Amino acid sequence: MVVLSQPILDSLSHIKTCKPTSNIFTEIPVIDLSAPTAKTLIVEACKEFGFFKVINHNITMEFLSKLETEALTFFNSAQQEKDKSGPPNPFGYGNKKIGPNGDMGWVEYLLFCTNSQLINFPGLSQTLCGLVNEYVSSIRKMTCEVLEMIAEEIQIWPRDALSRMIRDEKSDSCFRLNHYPPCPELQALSGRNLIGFGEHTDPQIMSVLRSNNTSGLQICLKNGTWVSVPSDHTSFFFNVGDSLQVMTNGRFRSVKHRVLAEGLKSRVSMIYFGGPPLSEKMKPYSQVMEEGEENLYKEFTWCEYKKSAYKSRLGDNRLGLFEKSAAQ
Ligand SMILES: C=C1C[C@]23C[C@@]1(O)CC[C@H]2[C@@]12CC[C@H](O)[C@@](C)(C(=O)O1)[C@H]2[C@@H]3C(=O)O
Ligand SMILES: O=C(O)CCC(=O)C(=O)O
Ligand SMILES: [Fe+2]
Repeated sequence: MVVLSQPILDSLSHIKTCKPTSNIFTEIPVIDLSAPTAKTLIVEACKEFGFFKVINHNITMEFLSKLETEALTFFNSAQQEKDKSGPPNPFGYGNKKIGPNGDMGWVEYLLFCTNSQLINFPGLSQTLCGLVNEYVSSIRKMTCEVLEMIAEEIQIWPRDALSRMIRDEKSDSCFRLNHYPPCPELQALSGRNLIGFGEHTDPQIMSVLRSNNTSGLQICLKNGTWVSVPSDHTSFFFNVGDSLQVMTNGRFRSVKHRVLAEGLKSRVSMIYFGGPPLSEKMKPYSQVMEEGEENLYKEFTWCEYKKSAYKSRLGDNRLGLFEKSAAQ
């Protein structure tokens, strides 16, 4: 039997667990960005899963490894050093506490605001900050390309109708580095999985995730089944956020996802959340609507949505409050 020390027990007691599942997401849509079929496949994936994997993206492994190594240098430093970059407000270094409303996970992270120039925090090396800046610029560019393919395919015009929101210098986007330390003790004891990052949808337009070769990410399919996404450190995983669900009047699915902690390996992930400017109206594009089709949502700005999101718990149905059917 594994005997757990009191400090470990204390640090785990506020974190949720879940039943293990053995379902692997084998049908994951894989998009080769250079293929002529890419835009059609992306749109199909956004409708069916709200999730797809991108290959052939022109971002070198050398660069990705550099950022990962520099992130690990930060996460492996002494707790008191890391705490100099926290607590998150919401930006900065956070440990186990996710957001302002009591959510906890087996994760530590750095959350950055990416409007125009990235803002550095005390305690962060210039090297890490420089790499994050460079990474965000490349990922923003790739995200714009994908959003332009989507616009073409679903015939939203102009072609940059979606991409301009994240290219805008007022775009309210952010970037997150997550580190999930291994947790061998708990797995052996309970046979359940420890939650690294609890289930949620991302509020923005599109999120782009890259991780090392440690699994843990799961998505929820339309039928409510949780499936594990096999890790692939050479590729990017895109997920549709709430804003894009609204802008397509529910045609695209803002996918629920979560991360489970691993027993023996640490997971490092980096996620870019492409969001609109605060003043942007979140409403369906008229071009996607069929004749006579009703807007499923009330009209609201990203600023209103974000304020409401930050009052919610991670797993809440944040868009529910903005559905036409919801009470005033
Ligand atoms: C519990 C929370 C954390 C979060 C803000 C929120 O109140 C609800 C949304 C959460 C989320 C999920 C996706 C991203 O990781 C994130 C940065 C975001 O924009 O919305 C987080 C927020 C956070 O960690 O501050
Ligand atoms: O760390 C991951 O792999 C995903 C985390 C996530 O979903 C988030 O930060 O919103
Ligand atoms: Fe997420």
